[in-house]
Amino acid sequence: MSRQTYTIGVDFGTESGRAVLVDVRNGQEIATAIYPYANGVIDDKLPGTNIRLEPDWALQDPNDYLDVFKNTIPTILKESGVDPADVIGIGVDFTACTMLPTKADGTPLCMLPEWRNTPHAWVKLWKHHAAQPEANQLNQIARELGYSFLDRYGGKISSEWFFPKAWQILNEAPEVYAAADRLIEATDWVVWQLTGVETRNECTAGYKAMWSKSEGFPPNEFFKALDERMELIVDQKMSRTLLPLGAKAGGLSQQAAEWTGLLAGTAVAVANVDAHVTLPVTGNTDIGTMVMIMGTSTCDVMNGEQRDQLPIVEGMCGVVDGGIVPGMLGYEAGQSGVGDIFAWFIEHGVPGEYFTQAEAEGLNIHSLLEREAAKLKPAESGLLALDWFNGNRSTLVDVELNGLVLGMTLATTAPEIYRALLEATAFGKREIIETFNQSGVPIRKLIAAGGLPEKNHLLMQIYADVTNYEISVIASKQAPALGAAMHGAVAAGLEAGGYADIASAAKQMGRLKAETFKPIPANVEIYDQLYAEYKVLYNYFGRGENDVMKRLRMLRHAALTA
Ligand SMILES: Nc1ncnc2c1ncn2[C@@H]1O[C@H](COP(=O)(O)OP(=O)(O)O)[C@@H](O)[C@H]1O
Ligand SMILES: O=C(CO)[C@H](O)[C@H](O)COP(=O)(O)O
Repeated sequence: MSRQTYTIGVDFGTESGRAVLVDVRNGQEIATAIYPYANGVIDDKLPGTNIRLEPDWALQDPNDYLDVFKNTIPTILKESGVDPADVIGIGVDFTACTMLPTKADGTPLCMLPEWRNTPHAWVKLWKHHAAQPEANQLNQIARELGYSFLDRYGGKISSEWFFPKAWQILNEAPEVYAAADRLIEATDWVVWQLTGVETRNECTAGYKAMWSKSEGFPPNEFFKALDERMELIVDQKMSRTLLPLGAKAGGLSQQAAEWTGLLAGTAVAVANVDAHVTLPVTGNTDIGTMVMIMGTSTCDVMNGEQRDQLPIVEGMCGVVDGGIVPGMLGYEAGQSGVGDIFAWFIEHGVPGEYFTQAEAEGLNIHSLLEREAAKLKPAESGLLALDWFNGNRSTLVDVELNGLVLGMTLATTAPEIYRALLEATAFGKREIIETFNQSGVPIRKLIAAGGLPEKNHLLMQIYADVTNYEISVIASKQAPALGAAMHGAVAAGLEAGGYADIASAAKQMGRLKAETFKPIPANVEIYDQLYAEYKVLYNYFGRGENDVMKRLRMLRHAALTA
């Protein structure tokens, strides 16, 4: 009888890291541990100082990532009683683009005393939105010089991606840029910490750093056109050697073995991204299935067939050959704010009486608002909202757009606004789906994953009604971590008891829940009308007809910096 083997996945989210230990045969999750980052999202002051960050900044502390390994992996090994010798592989996934400057040996600049008080020396989290001027300039120069790579990103590079962030470091802290021997995605950095060897993955290079399998990075002349000092950024601070997803990055180093309790030499998979790693957890890697990873934000990922001419989908985050599964075209789109919008409303917009009621009933505040909002019919509140509280990623690629709630009266209630916000994110999703469908990349199936489908069934029903798709849900509560674990089993390979490729791992280890959310025809009809109104607002405020949101931002910035 063959040996029973296990694999570990570690998912680095926005607020915490989660590790899961999984049975390689069937994907059963044996043990899970969560470690909230001590310094969380740093958007106010640098830790332990009075150094204030400017608006739109979002940093993290790389030491928190190491603490995730040191705390979660020993916990899941202990809880499960699994022999570390039976753990054949480990994979990680991360938010992206989350990037940092390091020395040549991988030491993050912010860990060195001389750089500790310099904001640009820290990790820039995916939702660091302060590099918009650099993104605007990059897009303009690329367009003027006729670079076609913009097409692979739906026409625009977002300020959330790698080069605008790197350029912001150079512009505002040239001394940090000069001291950085390496600029690297955090997902590659944590794999480096596990193996002791720097490797880089094709997924983040493709979606976040303008790389493609056929063309590589844009040429050095392009970077020179942005800023002479950036001409050699790829050769000097990055790497042109990129590894495909599922490949082995290396074996676990002695030091990482000591941190985790695993055996030195355990296979470590090439780094991956939280959204992309989740697709195989659906149980297959079929073309045309869009997987929505719904949490703080939502990422949408989908495999498509190979084509001679890459399709252009407005505002997609990218199309990358092998970006999700080797051999297929991988598409990514997304919404920068989803769960975060509901959290903001609860924190800043819900009267105390609802909290008192929730406490009296032993409910969490979301569940109380969900229950009350579910009593309303579509359109009954008279409200319509724009879901741009954290900017718009797809399809407008503009972090300078803001949220809006229209139609409020003196009779408007908190559950009504809560429902309007849930609906707004569903309309944003429909906009993405329609854009793909109209661009010759049809979406045949919708599957949801992440924290939200578990937490809020009203939200999922609204998504089904607004999009008119039946929505299935991934069975795992820790889908990205399970996806990372699957990649760990592929990195270990067949001979070690793992899998030859991610498609075979998906078949054995991934699955969906039996329950689905089916569109309710009467609701679909009303939401069609509301969506038509949403589109009016979308185009009016989002496509330059009325730039009031941008003018307000400029006035705010001036007021804050006066
Ligand atoms: N019942 C709920 N309904 C809607 N949103 C919720 C609910 N509970 C938590 N949230 C939101 O879900 C988000 C967290 O999602 P989750 O998938 O757990 O984390 P992450 O995105 O960091 O991986 C938070 O923004 C939170 O406000
Ligand atoms: O853009 C991403 C992936 O491509 C980010 O990782 C994502 O938006 C952040 O994820 P989460 O909402 O789960 O924290």
